[in-house]
Amino acid sequence: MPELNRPVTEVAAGILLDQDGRYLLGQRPAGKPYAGYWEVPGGKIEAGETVFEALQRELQEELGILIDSCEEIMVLEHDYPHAYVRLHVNIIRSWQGEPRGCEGQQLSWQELLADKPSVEPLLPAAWPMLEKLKLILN
Ligand SMILES: Nc1nc2c([nH]c(=O)n2[C@@H]2O[C@H](COP(=O)(O)OP(=O)(O)OP(=O)(O)O)[C@@H](O)[C@H]2O)c(=O)[nH]1
Repeated sequence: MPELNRPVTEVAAGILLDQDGRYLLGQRPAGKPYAGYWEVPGGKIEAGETVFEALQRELQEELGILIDSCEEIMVLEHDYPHAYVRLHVNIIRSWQGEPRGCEGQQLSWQELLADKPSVEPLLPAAWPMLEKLKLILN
């Protein structure tokens, strides 16, 4: 629970899963909090948007793809110095187009079966998402 009066930033995170058992991480661009850290693609949910709409918009902006659907796997909260965030974590299995770093960010496909990602550091709140992903897909 956030401390009294601390605003909650609602965020949608989309784990793209391909047919070879891989998921996608992106590196946060310069100028954002935690620049250089790796994360699951996504971003803040705007007023009036559903989680699906937010993911459609964010992944189009960040990766140049159009997602067809999403499945929520967990909601998790994390207290950062710059914000208290509530992350709506979704799996995305179907999309149009080939993901590319539209904001100049690096992308990296990761093996689901690997012990840990081959890139680092990861945003602190990305770790529980990956653990949950492994749990439900095993
Ligand atoms: N996309 C994403 N955000 C995450 C993850 N983990 C995590 O703690 N966050 C936090 O959720 C928030 C997402 O905000 P963002 O900065 O990516 O959103 P945005 O693209 O809408 O930002 P903008 O307002 O600067 O354009 C950040 O505070 C970020 O630290 C993650 O795995 N993916």
